[in-house]
Amino acid sequence: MKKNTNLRSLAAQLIERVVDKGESLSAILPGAQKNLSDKDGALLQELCFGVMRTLPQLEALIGKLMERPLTGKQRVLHYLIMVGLYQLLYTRVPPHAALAETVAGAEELKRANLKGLLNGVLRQFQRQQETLVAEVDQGTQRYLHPGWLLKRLQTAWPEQWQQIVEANNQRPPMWLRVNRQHHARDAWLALLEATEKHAFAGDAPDALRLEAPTAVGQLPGFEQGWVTVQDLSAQRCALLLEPQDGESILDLCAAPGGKTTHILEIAPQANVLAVDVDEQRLTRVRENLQRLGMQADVRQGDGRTPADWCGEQQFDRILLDAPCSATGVIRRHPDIKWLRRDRDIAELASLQQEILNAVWPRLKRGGTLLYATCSVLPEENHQQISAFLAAHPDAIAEALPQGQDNGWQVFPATDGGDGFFYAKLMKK
Ligand SMILES: C[S@@+](CC[C@H](N)C(=O)[O-])C[C@H]1O[C@@H](n2cnc3c(N)ncnc32)[C@H](O)[C@@H]1O
Repeated sequence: MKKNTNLRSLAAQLIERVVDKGESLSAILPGAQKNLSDKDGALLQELCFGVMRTLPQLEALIGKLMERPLTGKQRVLHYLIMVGLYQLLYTRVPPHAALAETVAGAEELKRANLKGLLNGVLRQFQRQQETLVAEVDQGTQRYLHPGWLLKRLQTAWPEQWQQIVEANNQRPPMWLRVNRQHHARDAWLALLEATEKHAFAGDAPDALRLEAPTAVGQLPGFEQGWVTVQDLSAQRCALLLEPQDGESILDLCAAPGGKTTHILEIAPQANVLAVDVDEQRLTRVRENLQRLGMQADVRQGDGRTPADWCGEQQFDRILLDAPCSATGVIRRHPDIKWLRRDRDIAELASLQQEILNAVWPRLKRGGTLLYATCSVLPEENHQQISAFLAAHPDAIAEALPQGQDNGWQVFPATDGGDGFFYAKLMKK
């Protein structure tokens, strides 16, 4: 590890890249963690994720503490102040250490001249913390969501939006999927409990929620493919698809392959074609298949042009895990709130529609297409499927356990799964 790495300045730089340059935190964080110890890597993650989660509150606090925000080349210091405030408000880092490390971050960022300013702002916050927090928590920033998204949630879900927002602001639970080809869920749970870790069975046959998030290396048999990290709601996709041995199955938009491997755990003799537009992400599909000792045909391709990657082939079942706004997984990727824009929703809905229309002819008669998104917005879900059914008289939506009309909308829940939508379409 590089000596004297200042984690606060590192966090501020990453946050600036997300908020001002539109880069994804999940894409840039691993590179920054590479040269850090596990402990420092975890703290860096906590600081970045924490600031992403609470950004509007921190922004409003800075607005009260400073006359003018730092801009231009000094902008990174604005994010360093956020990192300082976040530690004081939400972490167990002792305040004197939080302050000293944050102020030292200014030096690391070659802005030693601003150390006094940083120190002053953070100390003023300490003195007035209670009053300032009470003041900023009066406004809509207390929901910690961008205005456009809050409005969409309130309009779409007048009864449930608060519950959705609250779940989005939590730290996500870690869900596992036990590989039924190796162990029954209870048998693997016994192996886990022998290591003094605990987990709870979820509302899907192979699902376990860990009491506390754990490094995968500490999970019994992870390297041998006995268990996979996958959210409860994501696990329902392959279950609802009901793949059977011997069938030809298209897993479209497959990367990184969480559902490809689940399909093969349920139906090891199925012939699976996994397709994704992103070649780099397909590497992850191949790695996952290898870890689990499974075979699938993995191809790069655009869902809108199936002839390019499967000729005239038709399938018994298709899983379309469509690209979406990811508004159901905000607790796992809080940067989504600052990366997405209102106008993206219509663009995503039209991409989903194009893929659905293009791939439907590739489903055999009597076949099943499971459409899924990790979105909570009706434009990508119920409305998308209603329009599809209206335009395709040969499609019928099967009733799902807790679904209404044409699909099943799940909201993120604190100890439950992520926000997801499923529609199960049969071809007459
Ligand atoms: C929700 S993620 C898929 C997650 C995956 N099914 C899993 O369970 O691990 C959506 C995927 O859609 C892919 N994608 C986006 N546009 C696409 C397109 N036009 N054709 C095919 N794949 C696309 C993205 O690269 C991304 O990997």
